[in-house]
Amino acid sequence: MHPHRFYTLTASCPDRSGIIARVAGFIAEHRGWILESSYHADAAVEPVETRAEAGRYTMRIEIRADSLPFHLAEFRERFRPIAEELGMVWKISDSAVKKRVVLLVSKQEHCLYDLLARWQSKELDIEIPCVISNHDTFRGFVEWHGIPFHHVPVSADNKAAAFAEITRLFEEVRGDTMVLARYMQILPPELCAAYPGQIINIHHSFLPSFVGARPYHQAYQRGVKLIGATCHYVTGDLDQGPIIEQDVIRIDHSDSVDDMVRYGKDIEKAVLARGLRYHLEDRVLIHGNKTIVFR
Ligand SMILES: Nc1nc2c(c(=O)[nH]1)N[C@@H](CN(C=O)c1ccc(C(=O)N[C@@H](CCC(=O)O)C(=O)O)cc1)CN2
Repeated sequence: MHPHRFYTLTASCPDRSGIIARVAGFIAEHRGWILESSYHADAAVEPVETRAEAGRYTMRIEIRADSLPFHLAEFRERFRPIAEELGMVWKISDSAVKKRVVLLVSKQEHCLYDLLARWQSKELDIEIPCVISNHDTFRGFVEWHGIPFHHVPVSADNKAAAFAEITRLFEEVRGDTMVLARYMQILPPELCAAYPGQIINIHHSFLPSFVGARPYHQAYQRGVKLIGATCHYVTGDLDQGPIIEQDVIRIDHSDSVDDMVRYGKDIEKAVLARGLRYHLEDRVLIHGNKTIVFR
């Protein structure tokens, strides 16, 4: 992370020659100072004449804010014609504006505790406007951190009302990102559709293996030699959303399910923290059901 305040431009467009020249030329024309830039072209697609046939070209550029003669709003106005010319889907964010991250948790403490510790130490430079849980277990711990805690019980006959309340709370606190920190309720499709690319889950398996509930029990029954964790965006298809980050750890025949759960917690915490940071730094671009992560 740079000491300077910077803007992050992320964009994707139909691939063609001259994209970088056009974008970097615009920045240079205004004496902008590029701190970091990353680019990715879809698998080699023959040069084509029409946009419809082209692969996607993806970029991420960090620009030192004080090197430009205008602020973000004017950057957007001046850049828009270039983006339209290139058929870009794009956004630009300001490193000085902290993301507002709402945490959701059920009964497992480890990911919640880990994220709160990283927040409290300022390793994660974010706002946590509230924590929401379907259990009251962690109220004291969360409120000790000076963070509002909302207990929203979920049962088979109140799901619609419960998730309407979660949506209301997320809007009320102007949330940017929702993190399911071992939150063990399946979000309704309409909630997932309302916030594409804004809800992150940590699944306690190396997806696509062992989707759904109790993946360590599934892994034990299968006799795997590696277990893992997957940080992914949440969609209406359970544990099928675009993968952001993964990791694995070796196990063997002598390990019980409890051993797997214990080893797995360390992996889950690390994978969620890395995946969340990539997301917060606008390093993750979703492309279909996959991601490009400019690490
Ligand atoms: N719409 C989505 N919701 C959630 C996703 C997702 O990908 N899409 N990921 C899960 C997390 N998860 C595993 O990581 C998971 C959580 C819960 C269940 C489940 O079967 N839950 C039961 C209730 C269990 C209980 O009450 O303890 C249920 O919701 O009926 C499976 C997988 C988070 N949500």
